[in-house]
This record gives sequence, C-alpha cells and structure tokens, in this order.
Amino acid sequence: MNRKKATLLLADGTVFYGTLVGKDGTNGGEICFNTGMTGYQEIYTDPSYTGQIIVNTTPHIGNYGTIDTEVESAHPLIAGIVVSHFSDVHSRIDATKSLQAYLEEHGVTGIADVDTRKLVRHLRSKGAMNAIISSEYDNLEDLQAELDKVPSMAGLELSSKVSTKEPYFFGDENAEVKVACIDYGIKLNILRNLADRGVYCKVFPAKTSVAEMEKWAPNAYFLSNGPGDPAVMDYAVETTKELLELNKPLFGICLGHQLLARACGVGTYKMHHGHRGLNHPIKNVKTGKSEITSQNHGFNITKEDISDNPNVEITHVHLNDGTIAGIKHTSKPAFSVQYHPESSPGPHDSRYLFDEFLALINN
Ligand SMILES: NC(=O)CC[C@H](N)C(=O)O
Repeated sequence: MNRKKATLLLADGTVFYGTLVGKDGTNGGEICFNTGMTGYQEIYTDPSYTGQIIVNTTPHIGNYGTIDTEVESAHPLIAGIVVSHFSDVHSRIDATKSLQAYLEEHGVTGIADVDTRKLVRHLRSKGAMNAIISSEYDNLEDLQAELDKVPSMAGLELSSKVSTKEPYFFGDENAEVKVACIDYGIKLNILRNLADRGVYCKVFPAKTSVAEMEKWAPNAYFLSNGPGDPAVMDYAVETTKELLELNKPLFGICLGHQLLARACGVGTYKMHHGHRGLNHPIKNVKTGKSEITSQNHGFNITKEDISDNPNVEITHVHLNDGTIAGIKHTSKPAFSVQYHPESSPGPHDSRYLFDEFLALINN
C-alpha cells in the first residue's frame, strides 16, 4: 500500500524516516520499546502506557487485526507506535477490524518502515527519552518545536487523569469476597483474574478516601498498575499508609507495588530504559523457583532503602539485572510485585499471586 511519509524525531536529535500508519497527525511522548512477540492490541490498550510511544521489536505488526474485546481498557491512551513492517492485510477469522482502522478510530498516529532494531539499540544505549512522530511536518525545526511541548515522564502524575471518574463494579455481586480496587490506570485482566477467583470488585477513582471505600466494607484492597512517576504520587502514598493501618489484605501490581514501597519508606527511581516485554525472568526468593513474566515499567524501587528497613522484605528479584521485583510487609498482610501476573499479553507463570491474595483474604 502506498502510505504517506512520516518522520520520527528523538530528543537527542536522531531522525528516522518512514511511512504513516494510523491517524494522520503529530504526536509526542516518551519513546519506549516492548519486546513481546504478540499481544499488540493488549499492549496498546494498557493504560500504563499513557503518554508513551511504543516501539514493537517484533517486526510484523497488524497481521492478525484487532478484536474489540481483546483490550485492557476502553481505548488506547498511547502517544504513538513505531514498527518495522506494518501489515495492511490481516488474517484471523474472528478479527473485528484491521489495526489501521483501529488506530485511526482511536486517533493513534504511528510510523512504519523504521529500522526498529537500530532504534532499539540506540534507546538501549542512550536511555529513555522523548520523541515525536509526524506525518504533517518534515522540517526538523517544526518537529523540534512540537517535541519541546512534550512533558518529561519523570515527575509526571497521570493516574488521576486516566482513572475512572465514578466507581463501578466488576464480577458477581453475590460473591463472598469483596475487593476494593483503586484505579490508577487498571488493566482489565486484573479484574478478570479476581472475578474468576470469586471476587466481587468495586473499582474506585484514584483519589477516593479510605473512609469512603470502607463504607462498602471490602474484605481486602488492591492497588492497580498505572502510568506516570510514582515519586510524585503523595496522595496515593498517604492512602496506602492508611490502608496498611486497616490490617486488611492488600495487593499491589506495578505502580501499586511502587506505592506500597513508598508507603513503607522505600524510594523509587527512573530506570535507564525500563523493562517491557513478555519474557522477563523473575526469581521467587521464598521458593527458589523462577517465573517468566510480563513487564512494563520505567521506574523501580530503590534496593538500598530496603536493606535496613524493618517493614519490608524482598520476595522477588529480576534475574536480568538484580532489580527488586516483589516485596511484602513484615507485619501487615500486604505484598506487591513490579511485574504483571495478569499478563495479557504474556505467560501465566505468575497467576499464583492472585491465589495467594485470595488465600490471605480467606485465612
Ligand atoms: N505498569 C505500571 O504500572 C507502570 C508503573 C510506572 N508508571 C512505571 O512506568 O514504572
């Protein structure tokens, strides 16, 4: 297919030329790469990617189209995509529409025919940075002016923007267990995993007070994944501290893990280029077993703050670089992981964490 030209400009001045996919336009964000071989629709609709341009390292994108139900939130919130080969034809019997139609419908601008291998090697050595994709400007000065408007991910609070405005329910209302889930940008498959285990979920807006949530008398609380920098989320850290005082089971995933860490006095930092993919190896310190996990984070918790912290114990470690991947509170029923046991996309090795949460509740 004959596509319009598009340009990708990185904050360090590197330029890539390619062709437009998705909606005609100009869009900027923090550029990051995901090494997953499948699951592009789930990745694009994961709210944790809000404000980010995703580079898929798998070289063939769009070939199985899209399905309206295979989403992690109502619509993509990403700032763009960068792919190598974009497939104009898709072959899957139950596909609802093509990826091109899906991206256009949701206003996502992307660029294809880019040497993503070269780009990823560049990002791996230079680290996270902002970028802009445009099919409107090819003049570097105009592109730079647009790029200058893109905020830095460090110091950015996004959860309150993507969170639900009103509480809503998920699961069977007659279920015996009630879990209050705080929506910092929650992935649907977390709710599916809880509901599948007999949990009735009530999903609350990010800034709901503990007193308000307690009115529903939940058995436990869940802190969701989400976009942005956990270091600037003091409101959520205060909520988490209050939740710990309740002594009810508390489970956190990704951003929720970072919030639990901060509530226990452990800091967070921005990683060089983050972890995003479907095959990250994690070691469970307690069992000694390893699990292959789905990951998406650009921040992490500070190891040095844990060694002399009596409230926190390390439960999981990332085997590639030794970063902390899971913690538990030493005296409260609270635990969290930096990766995604709900996967979607990704392997199911870590689903046992939902079972452990239920065991803690039913204890
Ligand atoms: N998936 C997430 O919850 C991501 C958490 C946080 N925004 C990070 O990038 O580290």
